[in-house]
This record gives sequence, structure tokens and C-alpha cells, in this order.
Amino acid sequence: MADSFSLQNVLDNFKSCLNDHKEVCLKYYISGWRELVSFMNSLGSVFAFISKDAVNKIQILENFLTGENGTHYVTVQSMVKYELDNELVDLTKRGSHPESGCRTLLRLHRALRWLQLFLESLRTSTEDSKTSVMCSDAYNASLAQHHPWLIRKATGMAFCALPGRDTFFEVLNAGSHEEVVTLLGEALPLISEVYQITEDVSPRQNKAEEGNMHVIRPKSAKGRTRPKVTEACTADDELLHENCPFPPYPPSHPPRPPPTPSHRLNSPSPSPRAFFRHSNPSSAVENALDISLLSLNKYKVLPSIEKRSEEASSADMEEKSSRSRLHTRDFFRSDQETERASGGTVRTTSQCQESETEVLLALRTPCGQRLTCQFRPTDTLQDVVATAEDKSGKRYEHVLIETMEFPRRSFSNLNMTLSQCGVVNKSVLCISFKDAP
Ligand SMILES: CCCCCCCC/C=C\CCCCCCCC(=O)N[C@@H](COP(=O)(O)O)[C@H](O)/C=C/CCCCCCCCCCCCC
Repeated sequence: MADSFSLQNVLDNFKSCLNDHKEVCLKYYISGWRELVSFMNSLGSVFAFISKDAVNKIQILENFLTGENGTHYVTVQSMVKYELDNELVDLTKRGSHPESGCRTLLRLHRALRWLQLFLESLRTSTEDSKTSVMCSDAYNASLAQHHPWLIRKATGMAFCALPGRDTFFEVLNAGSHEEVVTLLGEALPLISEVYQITEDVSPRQNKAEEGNMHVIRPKSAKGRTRPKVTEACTADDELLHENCPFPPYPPSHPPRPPPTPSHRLNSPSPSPRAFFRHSNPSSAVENALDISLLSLNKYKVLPSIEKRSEEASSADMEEKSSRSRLHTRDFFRSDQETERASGGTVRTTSQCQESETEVLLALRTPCGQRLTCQFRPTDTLQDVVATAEDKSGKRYEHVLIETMEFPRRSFSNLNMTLSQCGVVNKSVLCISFKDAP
């Protein structure tokens, strides 16, 4: 209900979410989502399909929490342990546990990333910012890669029905614009912390496996898994290969400082750790299969990666690909890893960490020029445009940036950082004029 929504309640719930051991309490996590859904409902029936899905997921978790095994569902950590120990998690809806707590929470966890990005855009927005653009940029950088074409289209249309920024602030019902911004500034670190701790939930013993590789095969526009391609070479591939290995051009402008600590919080809890790294569970089986098909990957495997690949024994890979039971590390992988993988290259977790310090990008300018430049994850899309301008000696105004991997994502808010947009090392970005056909 519109009247009952309170941004303060959202904040309070996410504050209460973390217990003394920095574990995420499901009860408050659920309540936080309930508040958010009640807000979304007040925006109109165009959001009903989203609301229905969210309510359904919230209900599944609530049923577990209040059910006979409820004691195991008090925290995300205890739930993960319980469900994995008891093999209660399945990858697909057709499995014997199609609606496990883990699977359900993962969906909401991804949505929390969307919320985090959207609220941050909203907090730093200016009078002429559009809620629909902020919402869709955040969506493209998070949930979109997990949704099939139809959902992405429907969601995109729903975003167009969002009220303008001023009305949106009013509907939030939390005082003046300044007060809303202040409240968002308080809520965001809490949401980020809950997100990060959930993301980090995974048994420590998985550390030993971090040298293994991930490949996620993005879904086609029709939501089907794409065939494994060896022969096809698109313009994007061409651009990728043409620039591989990328020469390390430094940026022509000073890099931005590293991300604020509040957005990069580490869980102090000893264990479990790194569990809810975003992933597409339905792709996890594909991942396992992909491991044994690495040699067919259409993208060139980078030298350092090849080295690590050799280190991982083929026997281990065999075992992985034949494993039918869900494994935490296969199941919950961060969006960043997913995004790296959907860029077509195979990377190890430790390489993912290394690449956080540098992002080598191939850029295609509006006039078709191809450039390679080095950035930091904290650089903004505007920095990317500025670098392209410097290098090409041309001015690019009123542009947007598109990713070239599938699903293509388009960002018109150039204040977003590469990391927020999920743009990772060795991606290809296309700069286009907004009014281009
Ligand atoms: C301070 C408050 C301001 C912001 C308020 C935002 C309120 C948002 C409230 C709820 C968000 C909805 C969360 C949706 C969870 C989606 C989970 C999901 O990915 N489900 C898909 C997969 O499920 P399975 O089939 O595998 O079980 C499902 O296919 C998705 C269906 C619907 C599309 C969901 C799109 C979500 C877009 C983000 C929400 C935008 C709301 C805009 C309101 C400002």
C-alpha cells in the first residue's frame, strides 16, 4: 500500500538484517523486500508482473522460515549450510527441489544489486535525470543478464511508466528532496553491506578450488542457450581478436580514486564465505558442461589463463562436469565473474581479483575508429568517452555506451562507473550517438 510505505522502514529492516556475527537475518531481509514491493505496487499495475514474482519469492522464503525446519532458515548462512548439507538445492525448476531457499534468495540477491545501483543513481541524480534511464541502466548492469528477452522487454516497458524524478521523490514520502537524499545515503551502505555479505557466503574450503574456470553461456534473444560456436566470427569478435593481446595504453586522464569502503565491505564472519556470488543457476549445468568444452570456446584464451588452465587437472574438470549435485561455487558466482564469462573469456577467480585494478577496453568510436585503452573499474563511462575523444581528437557529445557481448546492454548515464556497469577487463565498448539510427 502506498500509504504504508516508508523509506525509513526499508532502512530499519536492512539495518536489523545483520546480527552480531554479521550474518544476514532472513526475517528482516524478507521484511525489507516486502516494504519495497509495497512501494512498487503504489507505482501502478504496469509493475504487477514484477511485484507478483517478487511476492512469490518472498513467500517461498517466508514459508521456509516459518516451516518445520525454520530454525535452519534464521540466517542466510544457516540456510545455505542446511540446504547444501542436505542436498536440498536444485539447479532447475524441473529438479526435485525447484524452489529451494538458496535458489530463491539468489533471485532476490540479484535484485538487491539492481536496487543498490538504482538508489545510488537516484541519490546522485540531478534535476534533469530520468528515473526510467537510471532504472534501466541499473537493470542492464545487474538483472538483465539473467533474464530472457521477453522479460527484458517487458521490464524495459515498465520502466518507461515510472514517474519523473521529482514525483518519484515525493512518492517516496520521506520529506524534502534533500532529506530523501540523506536517507538514501544512510540506506545505501547498509544495503551494500547486506549485499556484500550475502555475496560472500561460501565455505572457506572452496578456496582450494578457486583456480578452476568458469564459463557462462549467455542466453539467446529467445531465452535459449546459445549453441557453442567455433566458426562464427562476428564484428565484435573481430574487434576483440584484432586487439588481442591488448597493448597497455595508459588512460590520458587521471584515474578516479578507488571505491568507497562502504561499497566494498568485507564480511568479518569467519565462515561461511562467498556463497551468494551472483550467478545464473540455470546456467550452472551449462557451466559444468562448458568446462569440458573449453577447447571449443570461440574466444581466444589469454596466455596467463592458459597457464592456469593447464594447472587445473583435467581429471578435476571431468569430475566437475559430471557432477549432478549443486556445488556452491558453481551455483553462486558473482555477476562480475558472470560478466567476465559472458565476455567470452575464461577467467579464474584470482584473475578476477587481479583485474580489479585494471580494465583494458577495446573502444569503437561513433566514427568507427577502434582504440584500446586502459582504465580502472572506478572510472566512469564519461572517462571512457573523454579518453576516446583525446585519442581520436574528436568530440563526442550526446552519446551512449553499449556493451558488445550478449545480451547487449546500453548505458546512457555516463556517470556510472565501469564496475557499476559490470564492464570488465578486455570488454569491447561501442560509443554511439544517442540519435543514431
Ligand atoms: C527506496 C525505494 C525505491 C525503489 C523501490 C524499488 C522497489 C522494487 C521492489 C521490488 C523489486 C522487484 C524484485 C524482482 C525480483 C526479480 C527476481 C527475478 O529475477 N525473477 C526472474 C527469474 O525468476 P525464476 O523464473 O527463475 O524463478 C523472473 O523471471 C522475473 C520476472 C519479473 C521481472 C523482474 C524485473 C525486475 C526489475 C527490477 C524492478 C524494477 C521496479 C521498478 C520500481 C522503481
